[in-house]
Amino acid sequence: MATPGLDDDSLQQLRSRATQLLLKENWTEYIAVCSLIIEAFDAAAACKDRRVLCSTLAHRADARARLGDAPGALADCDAALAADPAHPGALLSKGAVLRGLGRYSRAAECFRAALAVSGTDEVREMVEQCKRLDAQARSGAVDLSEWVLAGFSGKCPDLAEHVGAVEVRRSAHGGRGVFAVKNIEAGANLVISKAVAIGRGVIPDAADSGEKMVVWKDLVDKVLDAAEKCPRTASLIYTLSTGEEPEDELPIPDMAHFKQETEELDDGTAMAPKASLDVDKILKVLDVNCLTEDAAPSANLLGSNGVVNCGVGLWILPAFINHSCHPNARRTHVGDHAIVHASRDIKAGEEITFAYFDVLTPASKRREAARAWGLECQCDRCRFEASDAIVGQELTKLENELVNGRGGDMGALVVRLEERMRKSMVKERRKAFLRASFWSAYSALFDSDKLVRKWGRRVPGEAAVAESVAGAIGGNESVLRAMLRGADNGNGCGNRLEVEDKVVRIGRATYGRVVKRQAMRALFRLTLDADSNKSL
Ligand SMILES: C[S@@+](CC[C@H](N)C(=O)[O-])C[C@H]1O[C@@H](n2cnc3c(N)ncnc32)[C@H](O)[C@@H]1O
Repeated sequence: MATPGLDDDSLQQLRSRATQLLLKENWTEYIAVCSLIIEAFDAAAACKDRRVLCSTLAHRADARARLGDAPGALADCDAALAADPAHPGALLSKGAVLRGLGRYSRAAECFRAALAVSGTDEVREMVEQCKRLDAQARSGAVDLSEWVLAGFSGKCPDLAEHVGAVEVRRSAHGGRGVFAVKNIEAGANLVISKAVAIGRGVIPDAADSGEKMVVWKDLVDKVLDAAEKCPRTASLIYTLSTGEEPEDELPIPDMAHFKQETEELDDGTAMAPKASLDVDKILKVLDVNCLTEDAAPSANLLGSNGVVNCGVGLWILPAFINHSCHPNARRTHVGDHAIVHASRDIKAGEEITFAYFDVLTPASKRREAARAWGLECQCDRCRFEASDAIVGQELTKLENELVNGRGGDMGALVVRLEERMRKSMVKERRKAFLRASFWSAYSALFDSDKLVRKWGRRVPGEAAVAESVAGAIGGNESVLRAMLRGADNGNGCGNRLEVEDKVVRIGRATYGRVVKRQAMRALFRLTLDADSNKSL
């Protein structure tokens, strides 16, 4: 049938052209050609056969979604569904866009409606996948066991974003921070966040700053592109600090903005006319808020796609988490998602903190690292180490020996520290802080059979030291490795079952509750195999 406003031949030509562009994955031109077809249909308002119009709208929606234009894609799907509420292509496209936006229950509704029209196993699986992701988004429970046991091969497991029992409040650390709103056990997931964008590359160890700039530029381009296409993304980026605002004036964002399912789709943000971007502000936000994947156990580094060794990205809610040298949270990177978990038990009302840099180092080294981040850490541990009158002087001497006395007998140093702490009746919690600060000396002692034979009886066992340090800085690969080695040497702290239980608890505190016990053993093997000086 001839389409008013466009004769059959012209329509056929446009459709052939569209198919060619589709095969070439030239989405921008494909969208332009689809738009010509749609305009022609719009001009022919009386046309009864709307199938071509609906399919073209659904195809343009897919192309827009591929280019990251979710609002445009949804508008196309809605236009197609207004003309034919049971159009399978439009239902599938809308489901896919909603799934990409993390609106799993609404995506499942679309897939279910599509299944009713043309039921295939593939669509049934889409419904099931959305149900799984919806449950995961609500509970935060993730199971990566199969993937870990398969040696991280194949596609990363699907993950949904999740906001656990946390909220953004004003922080004593500076500006805003993220706080627990109920008691949380070590290992529990707090936040699962998909990156706005990640810049990745292969950077040789001795890379010059030019190579790093390429990765940075890649990230900047991707973030600007994402913000340009999605007003919601832009407005989330603008909630982050540029580092220039007075800290007490930084607004506290409404948590609903971070929760995909609770945020209204038609709140005006999605369809708002695109305001021009404040590029300067976004660049400053990136400077203050980016996280690197290699600062945490990362699927890339754990072996899944080992070609990439440098990833820097922007994850919105994790960017509100402040630093502490006595941190209670860590993150793991799986694909584009950052999973933030409790690395110690956390009490309701406590601030959630990460270590921005290695905190298994003495106070002076941490001060230097903090300065490089433009902050002065005032956490319990730093305040104790800066002020303690009893251990103070001796501590400075020991610290100088540790930092400057390369090659000295680290066993003797550990013995002096332990004896000093015993004489000064330093409480367990503070002993743990100091052991964390002198971790390299403890590691050197336990790494050497000779030093263990010489000093072993005058210091606590390796597993006991590891357990104590995990209490101060939470789970950590290096600490877990010491716990595993200590437990293996019978150098543990308790009977066999107690030690096993402690090992699993530190394992969960290190990697999060993302695997079952059997898969945890695979992570233990990786931890033990890893070079002791290198994070996983
Ligand atoms: C990624 S942001 C963290 C969120 C930030 N506090 C906010 O309100 O948006 C990093 C910035 O937070 C501040 N910050 C983080 N940890 C801190 C700490 N322990 N002490 C002082 N300032 C800290 C510093 O200004 C740092 O540049």
